[in-house]
Amino acid sequence: MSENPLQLLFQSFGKVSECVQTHLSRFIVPSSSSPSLTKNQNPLVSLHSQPAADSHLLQPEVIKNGKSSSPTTKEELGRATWTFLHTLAAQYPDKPTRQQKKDVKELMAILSRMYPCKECADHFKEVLRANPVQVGSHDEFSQWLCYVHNVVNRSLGKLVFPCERVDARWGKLECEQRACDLQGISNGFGQ
Ligand SMILES: Cc1cc2nc3c(=O)[nH]c(=O)nc-3n(C[C@H](O)[C@H](O)[C@H](O)COP(=O)(O)OP(=O)(O)OC[C@H]3O[C@@H](n4cnc5c(N)ncnc54)[C@H](O)[C@@H]3O)c2cc1C
Repeated sequence: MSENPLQLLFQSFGKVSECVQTHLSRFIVPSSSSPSLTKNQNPLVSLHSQPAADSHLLQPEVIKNGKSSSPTTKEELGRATWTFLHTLAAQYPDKPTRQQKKDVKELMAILSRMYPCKECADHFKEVLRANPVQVGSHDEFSQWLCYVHNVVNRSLGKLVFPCERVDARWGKLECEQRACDLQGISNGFGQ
């Protein structure tokens, strides 16, 4: 008896799909060091596969069900951002140029618009409105930053930080052989 044409079509589609999967699987290597993956679960892309020709490229995170396996939390983002800002303040010069003052003001304004947590950005906008950024010197900026960080701390029910200890808590970026200096100049701000 002759076969149903639809059945033939499905069979062909099945073969093509199998073929594509086989070819794709050559490019997708299961991660040996990924404890959350069982034998039969192949990640879409492996982070830890053996070095390939393009191993100098940054490999993407392991993706499961189309989602990143480790989303960033609001707290992690906050800690990383405060670290960035307090380190920036630690390196801010005693006598900033006009451009440096302008840059810091703009950075804060941009942060209040583009910070990836909208609730935080909106709150920070209000904090900035009530406490305009002070950029006249290293001391001014680092004390201002400490103060506004404490405003955020208070709003979250956290302890406030003693701002007289801010220079002890936050130092300049440690960098061997002054490799982090801008244009080889000592304070990291091009001065
Ligand atoms: C601009 C901005 C706005 C934010 N707004 C919100 C918000 O509206 N809602 C929300 O849920 N989260 C917000 N966050 C995140 C929040 O501030 C914290 O980062 C997060 O809750 C993690 O807190 P943490 O206790 O680990 O310490 P963090 O507050 O992240 O502080 C990191 C470290 O900085 C030191 N530190 C603490 N206070 C000061 C200070 N005043 N001066 C100097 N150093 C200090 C401490 O050693 C502390 O361990 C915001 C973050 C930023 C950068």
